[in-house]
Amino acid sequence: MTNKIAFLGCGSMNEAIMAGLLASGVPARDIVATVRRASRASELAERHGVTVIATGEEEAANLEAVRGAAVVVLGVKPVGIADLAASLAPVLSPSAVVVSVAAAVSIAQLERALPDGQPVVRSMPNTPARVGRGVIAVSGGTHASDEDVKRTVDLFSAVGVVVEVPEEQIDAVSAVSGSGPAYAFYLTEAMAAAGESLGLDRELSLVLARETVVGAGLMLAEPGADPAQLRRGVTSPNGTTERAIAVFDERGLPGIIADGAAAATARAREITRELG
Ligand SMILES: NC(=O)C1=CN([C@@H]2O[C@H](COP(=O)(O)OP(=O)(O)OC[C@H]3O[C@@H](n4cnc5c(N)ncnc54)[C@H](O)[C@@H]3O)[C@@H](O)[C@H]2O)C=CC1
Ligand SMILES: O=C(O)[C@@H]1CCC=N1
Repeated sequence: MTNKIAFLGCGSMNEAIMAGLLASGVPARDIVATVRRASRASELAERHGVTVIATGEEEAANLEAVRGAAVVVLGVKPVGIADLAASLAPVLSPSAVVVSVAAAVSIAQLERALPDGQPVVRSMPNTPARVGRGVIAVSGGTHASDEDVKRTVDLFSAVGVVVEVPEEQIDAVSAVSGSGPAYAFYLTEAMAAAGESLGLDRELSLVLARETVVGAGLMLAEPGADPAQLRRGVTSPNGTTERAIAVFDERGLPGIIADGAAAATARAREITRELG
């Protein structure tokens, strides 16, 4: 069995996974990636030392990348992913596992586009995969054997924590961990802006906010970490943090976050319907 992994579409998400795999020791010679633009191809090849082929508007480059690959990771936007999958039929090995990282694209939609019997694994990763701290949910398709799912889990384990979930849960996973890094960055931006509004200069506020979120994240990474307990460790009775949290609660911040996550899930369902 070949070890070749083809990343079709290497933007934010697939680049993060690819970088995480390389950092974990997967040899660059086992990886080939494709992107639309030649400038992006050279940038990626230079940064990661892997083969990157620019497709332009032609799918021939994708066929070249997929030939002989054991795993094909589809990392393009949901619109167009089925056409891309369908175009691979002439070269796709029947045993190759097609892994999709796309939000909202169902296993059924992928299987319809691919040759009959092709093993498919639908996944929902997140960009901290780049630093080996991703969390990746996977669901096996109709023709994915336990071995195919295991191969995907083993691959993704090199870039983070892998959980297996039923496909019906993937949209919710996407709303929590797929989009989640953006929520954490958004909170960081808001903390920095709060510092500015309290009179700190912009650069200092950004350093304070960024390093605080990084530090808090590292504490959460400790074994057995419980966010509620860690929060209580900062919150002195009748102290300053307690006042801040009281305002967040009064204004309904947890509900706002739940509403945002629900909107993300609803959007995923809408995209699935739009894709047909
Ligand atoms: N960005 C994120 O944090 C996450 C993204 N995803 C999913 O990952 C997928 C990609 O998202 P991003 O990386 O954010 O998008 P992106 O726009 O950064 O990357 C897409 C890449 O695909 C390339 N591309 C488009 N059509 C192509 C084709 N036919 N052949 C070869 N390359 C092609 C583009 O040139 C681009 O480099 C989406 O389906 C998204 O739902 C999933 C979880 C998290
Ligand atoms: O925003 C999106 O649609 C993708 C899926 C999860 C994160 N990024």
